Amino acid sequence: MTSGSARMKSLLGQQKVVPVIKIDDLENAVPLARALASGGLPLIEVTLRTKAALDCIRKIAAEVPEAVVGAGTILSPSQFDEAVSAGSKFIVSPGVTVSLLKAAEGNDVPLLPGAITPGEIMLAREAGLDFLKFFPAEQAGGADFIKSLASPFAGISFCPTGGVSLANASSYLSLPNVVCVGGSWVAPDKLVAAKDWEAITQLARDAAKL
Ligand SMILES: O=C(O)C(=O)C[C@H](O)[C@H](O)COP(=O)(O)O
Repeated sequence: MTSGSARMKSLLGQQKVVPVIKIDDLENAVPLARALASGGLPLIEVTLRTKAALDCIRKIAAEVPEAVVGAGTILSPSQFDEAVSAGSKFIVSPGVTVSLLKAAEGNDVPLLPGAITPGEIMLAREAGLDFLKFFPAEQAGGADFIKSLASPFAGISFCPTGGVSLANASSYLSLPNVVCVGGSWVAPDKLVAAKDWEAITQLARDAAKL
């Protein structure tokens, strides 16, 4: 196992559900991270889908010591570098490219790239990665698809994300080649906009019990 994979294992191995969050408003970053951490989900992925995302990561890294903040929706090496500079502890990408694998090579901050097809999985595997995102999980074939990847790709563990919810998370988590799941259901846009941190902590508590 490479050092990057070992670091990813120690991060993902701690938590069955990784909240995938989108923050439009910088002032919501710290209370949202605190709400999730206090519900038992300290490891969070902030997607780079908003203008505020990098500042949100910076603020959470500086002000919420109990959280472990990573960056999601990383599409390019320059975004990888920006997210690392902002204080991300891990980097998530919806897919895998050669340039992203190069950016991650030798970096202390590990990459979780998305891979669905055998070819994509083999590309990531050749770069020494054992932990992969599987996105969009439900739409791409769900738990049955991931199950069928187990024998050709022994040693590869997935974090299915996309269409995962409290209702179907267990079907993924019961597979031996699934380490955790990712999902936005624990921090719905509506509750974030309403600053309903208690409701988000409750959703996190329910997810943390899985
Ligand atoms: O932005 C990224 O990097 C993505 O890969 C997409 C997210 O992981 C999904 O949008 C989360 O899926 P839902 O839980 O169905 O909302």
